[in-house]
Amino acid sequence: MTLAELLPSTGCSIEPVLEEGLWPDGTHLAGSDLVIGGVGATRLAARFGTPCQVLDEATVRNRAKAFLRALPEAEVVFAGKSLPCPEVYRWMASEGLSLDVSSAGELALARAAGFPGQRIVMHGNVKTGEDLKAALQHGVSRIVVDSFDEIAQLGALSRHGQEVMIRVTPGVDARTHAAITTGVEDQKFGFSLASGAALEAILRVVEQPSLRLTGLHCHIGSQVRHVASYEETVRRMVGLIASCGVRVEQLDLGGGFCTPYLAGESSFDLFGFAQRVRGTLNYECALHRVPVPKLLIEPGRSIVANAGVTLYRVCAVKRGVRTFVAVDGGMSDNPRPALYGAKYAVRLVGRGGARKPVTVVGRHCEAGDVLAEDVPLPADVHAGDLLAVPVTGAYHHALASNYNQVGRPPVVAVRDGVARQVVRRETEEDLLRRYV
Ligand SMILES: Cc1ncc(COP(=O)(O)O)c(C=O)c1O
Ligand SMILES: N[C@@H](CCCC[NH3+])C(=O)O
Repeated sequence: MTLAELLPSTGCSIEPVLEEGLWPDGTHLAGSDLVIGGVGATRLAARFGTPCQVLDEATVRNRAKAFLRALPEAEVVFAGKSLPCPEVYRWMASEGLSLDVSSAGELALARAAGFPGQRIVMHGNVKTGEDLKAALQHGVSRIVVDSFDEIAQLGALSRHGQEVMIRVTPGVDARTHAAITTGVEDQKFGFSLASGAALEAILRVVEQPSLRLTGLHCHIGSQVRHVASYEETVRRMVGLIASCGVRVEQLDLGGGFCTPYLAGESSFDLFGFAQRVRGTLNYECALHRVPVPKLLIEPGRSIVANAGVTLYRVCAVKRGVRTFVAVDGGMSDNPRPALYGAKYAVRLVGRGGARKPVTVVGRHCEAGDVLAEDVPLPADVHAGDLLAVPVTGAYHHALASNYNQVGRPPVVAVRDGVARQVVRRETEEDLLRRYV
C-alpha cells in the first residue's frame, strides 16, 4: 500500500517529521522551510535557481567513515561513477578512500581532484585504447580486465608489470533490478566462473610478462539487499582462488549496498555485512588453505545517495482524472524512474495543508517523463511552489542528459550553513559550443 492510499481522502496536515533515513544527516524543518547542511532550501533555490541538486558534504563524509569503521582491514574504493565530481573525489581522498573510474573521462576528473594514482582502480567491460593509455600514463594502480581482447591489448601497451585484477562473474543472482544485476551468467560483464573463462583469464594474465596479477574482482549488482548474496560470492571466489594455483593478494567484492529511497524501506546492514563477509572469507580461506587476501569493496550509491536532495519549481498543475504537477526538470536530471521504475518521495517546501495524491512530471517531450507517481502533496499545490526530492545524490548528476537541450542542473554542496557550487549549471553557451 502506498503512503497516498493510507491518507484519508480529505488529506491531513503536512507531516512535521521528515522520513527517517531519506534525508541528509541533520536535515530539519525550520518553520515550513527545509534546512539542509544548515542552509534553507528556499534560499538555495533563490540563489542557485532550480532544478538544483543539493549535496550535503557531512553526510557524504559520514557514510565514507562508516565504511572505514565497519571494515578497517579493507580498502574502501568509492565508485566514482555514482557521483563524478572532482570536489567529491577530494572529500573521498581526504577521508582515506580509494577511487574507481570507468573511463579516461572519469580519470580526468580524478586527476583534476589530485587523486593519487596508487589509490585508483579502473573498471569497464569496454576500455578503449585511450582509456588504457590514460590509465597507464597516470599510474592507475590496478586495471580490472574484463575480456580476453583487453588482456592482449593491455599486455601489448604496458611496459612495467602493470597490476591487474580480473573481473569474474561468480554466477550469484543478487535479486535486484535486471538492468543492474551483474553477477549472473549471460550478461556482458566479466569472465564466467562456471564456464572456466575466469580460470583461463588468470592463466592468460600470468603469461603476459608486462602484467602482474594482483587480484580478483566481482560486482554482483546494485541495490543489493541480502548479505547472503555477498557471502555466497565470497565462497565462490575463494574456491576459484584455491583452484587456480596462483597467489591472489586482493579480493574485490565490488559495491551494490542498497539504499532506501522511500519511507519504511530498510537500510543495508553494513556492520552485519562486515562481520559475515569477514567470517566467511576467513573460514573459506582456512578451509582451502589459501592466504586471506586483502579485501576491497566499492560502494557508490550507499555513500552519496541520501546526501542529495533535488529542488524543483512547480511550473504548471493540471487537474483531471489525476493531478499532474509539472516541474522545471525531469528525466534529463533523473532518468531513474524511466530506466528502473525507481520511486521517490516528494515534499513541498514552504507550506503545509491537507494533502492529495498527485503525479509529479517533468518538462520533457515524453509521456514517460514521470518523476513520482501517487505522492501526497498539499491539495492546493500551484505554480511557483518549491518541491524537494530526497535520495538524489547517486546516479543523478552522473546520468543527467541534455534532452530537449535543457542544461544540466548544478550540484550545490552545503556544509555548516555555507553553500557553494561544485558543478555549475550548464548554460545555453555550453550547449551551443558543441555544434558546428
Ligand atoms: C564495478 C562496480 N563497482 C562498484 C559499483 C557501485 O555500485 P553501487 O553504487 O551500487 O554501490 C558499480 C556499479 O554498480 C560497479 O559497476
Ligand atoms: N545507474 C544505476 C546504477 C548503475 C550501477 C553502476 N554499475 C542506478 O541509478 O541505479
